[in-house]
Amino acid sequence: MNKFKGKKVALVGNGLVGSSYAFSMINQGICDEFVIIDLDKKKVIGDVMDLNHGTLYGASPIKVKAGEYEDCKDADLVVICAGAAQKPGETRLDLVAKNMKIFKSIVTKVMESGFDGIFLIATNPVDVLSYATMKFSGLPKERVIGSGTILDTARFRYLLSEEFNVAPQSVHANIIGEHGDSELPVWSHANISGKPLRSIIENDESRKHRVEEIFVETRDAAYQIIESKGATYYGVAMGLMRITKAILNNQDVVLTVSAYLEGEYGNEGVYIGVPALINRTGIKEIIEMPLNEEEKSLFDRSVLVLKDIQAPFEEELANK
Ligand SMILES: NC(=O)C1=CN([C@@H]2O[C@H](COP(=O)(O)OP(=O)(O)OC[C@H]3O[C@@H](n4cnc5c(N)ncnc54)[C@H](O)[C@@H]3O)[C@@H](O)[C@H]2O)C=CC1
Ligand SMILES: CC(=O)C(=O)O
Repeated sequence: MNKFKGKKVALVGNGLVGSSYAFSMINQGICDEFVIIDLDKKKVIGDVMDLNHGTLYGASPIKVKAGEYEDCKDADLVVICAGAAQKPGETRLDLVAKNMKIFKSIVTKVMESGFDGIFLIATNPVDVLSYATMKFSGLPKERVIGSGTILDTARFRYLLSEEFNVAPQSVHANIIGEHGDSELPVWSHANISGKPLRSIIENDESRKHRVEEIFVETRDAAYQIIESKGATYYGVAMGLMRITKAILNNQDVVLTVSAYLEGEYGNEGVYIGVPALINRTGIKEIIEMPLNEEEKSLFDRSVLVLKDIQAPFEEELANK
């Protein structure tokens, strides 16, 4: 895995999400080399010039290059943001057939380069496409990570921080499950500056109502942003950058990402948003939070939603 060179990241998909991620990467100087691959080579050339011009003012030197799939060979991380995005009114799950085809072609080409690093997936539906990437690549589950509910968790913590007047860093609360309509908040573990959220709102009906609204606003934020400006990209780009930092800097940090769950969910499991310890090996450990009965049942429902969506593709994925 690229032991003798600096840290190298290859981005496949230089649209709104991919190029926002590229911008946040050069700002933070997390890798030494950043390669961009996209069907639209003309835009890649323009972005590579523009980004390189900004590197002088980034956190540390970083070389940005236009690339081809061969460049993935010695990459530590390949980040995929390629594919169709939701149009107003579409759900993430509506994108599955189109993006599954695109992924088969992209992941196959990345693997043909000799790539032996970690995949990070953002394209929607991100949980199903992370599962497909594990199958198409044949890499161990620890080395395929989906952005999962990292963005939803950030949205949730931001909205709670506004309600309780504390920094989002002092709000500890997770959204888990599908990155999509069946996701859920883990109220039973949520705490605001060290105090359990449940005890804060216990005798306060209006606050109780407000935190429920906050979850709905979190879950539906993407629809609202898409309605307003056509796409969402800065938030997820920051989430992807955070996961990248955790991997490349071997941080052993817990983030809510899409990770592979098997076991009680049958022979074929699902990728789904859960807290996981991330370091240079990828997903080092999935953190099992004891859920209450209601949360467990909502989580199980979310697993079933994802299993239903991936079911028509199981045969193709098994025989790949
Ligand atoms: N996981 C998350 O939290 C989020 C995920 N997304 C998802 O990210 C994906 C990308 O969204 P946007 O950047 O807004 O879309 P976009 O349309 O701006 O960019 C997509 C890019 O993929 C490229 N592309 C398409 N097929 C390709 C192929 N076979 N090989 C290489 N490049 C290819 C296109 O040329 C384009 O540059 C969507 O699926 C969207 O739903 C968006 C926001 C948040
Ligand atoms: C588009 C999308 O998945 C999001 O912003 O959450």
